[in-house]
Amino acid sequence: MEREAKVATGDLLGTVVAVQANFYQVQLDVVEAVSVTSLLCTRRTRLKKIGQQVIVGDRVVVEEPDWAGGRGAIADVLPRQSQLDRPAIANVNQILLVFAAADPPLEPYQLSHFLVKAESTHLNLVLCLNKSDLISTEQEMEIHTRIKNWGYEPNFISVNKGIDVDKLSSLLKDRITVVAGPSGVGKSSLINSLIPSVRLRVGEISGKLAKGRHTTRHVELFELPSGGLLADTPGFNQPDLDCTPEELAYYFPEARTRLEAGSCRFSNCLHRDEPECVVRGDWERYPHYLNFLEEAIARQTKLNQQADPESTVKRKTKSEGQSKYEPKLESKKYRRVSRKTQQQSLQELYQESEE
Ligand SMILES: Nc1nc2c(ncn2[C@@H]2O[C@H](COP(=O)(O)OP(=O)(O)OP(=O)(O)O)[C@@H](O)[C@H]2O)c(=O)[nH]1
Ligand SMILES: [Zn+2]
Repeated sequence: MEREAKVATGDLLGTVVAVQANFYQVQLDVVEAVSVTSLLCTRRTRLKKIGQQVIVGDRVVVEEPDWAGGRGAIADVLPRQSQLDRPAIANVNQILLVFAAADPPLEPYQLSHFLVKAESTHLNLVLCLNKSDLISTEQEMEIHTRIKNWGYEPNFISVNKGIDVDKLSSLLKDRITVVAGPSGVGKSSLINSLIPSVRLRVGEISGKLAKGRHTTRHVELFELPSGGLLADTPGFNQPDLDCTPEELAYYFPEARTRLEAGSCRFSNCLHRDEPECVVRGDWERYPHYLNFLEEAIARQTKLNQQADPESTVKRKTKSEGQSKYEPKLESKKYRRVSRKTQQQSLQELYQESEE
């Protein structure tokens, strides 16, 4: 259902920064009379009737502002530039992936997992390695070279020592950024340092960001002092890959450049043991690719079986007892995942995350 929101000059525009029950906190673009910067809004009945959802990050038209009471009503939602699910956030521009250079030690496989997940959103990616104070210059150079070879530019910072946090901050200006990364790397410390008014509790697993910290549903956008919004989303912190086997290679810059420079003999090449494959090779993360591929294939097989229980997708048991997927036998069926099944599994995920 495509709808064009009509924006007239003089309309009051803002961005939804938090949603709670049926209320929407809207940060206004322009500071209005009596220096009101945000309004607590309801959603117009008309929007409910047409099933127009309002999510965090949405650009909205606000009507009937009650400046004294700090209230208003959302009359319309502007078309979204992007949308992330679990948690739902509209108009995100980029993902800020935070890892620690040490303590916890940098785990390449875990980093790969997050990178692939981030790539699958097709958003811009900013990679930040915190706690640079804990490693030597040589170690930093080593990690830098290694990650550059993966196709990424790491930004080394130290929140505690205040090293290069400003540099990072300039990459976030005037954009909506989602922060992701494993536990203990200093995400809360970083957000606190970028936005002193937030004051997240550091080094504590529970109790952060009210109770919402552990429910993937809760998400709030924090305003950066120099412009831009930052979302801290727990939902992104245990990334479960959900891409198809065919997509996966495109989420590795190393494979992507190989596929841009040449092409594999088979158009449906999964870059394992197929002849004349341009992707297979001695790049560092190729084993990660193979592991994620197995996961993606297993997931796809499961989805296909749910879609069609009669499915005769064959699994061959290799001598070592590992089961190996055989795409050649059922290549058509293998691709055919019905929309309905995809929807169902999404629904299930939503329900799980809301329990
Ligand atoms: N040495 C050093 N320690 C840091 C730095 N930044 C944060 N830390 C410490 O790392 C620990 C974890 O920091 P948090 O900010 O709670 O990490 P987090 O990523 O929010 O962790 P979760 O809430 O579990 O997701 C705390 O003890 C911080 O003081 C840094 O630049 N250098
Ligand atoms: Zn190939």
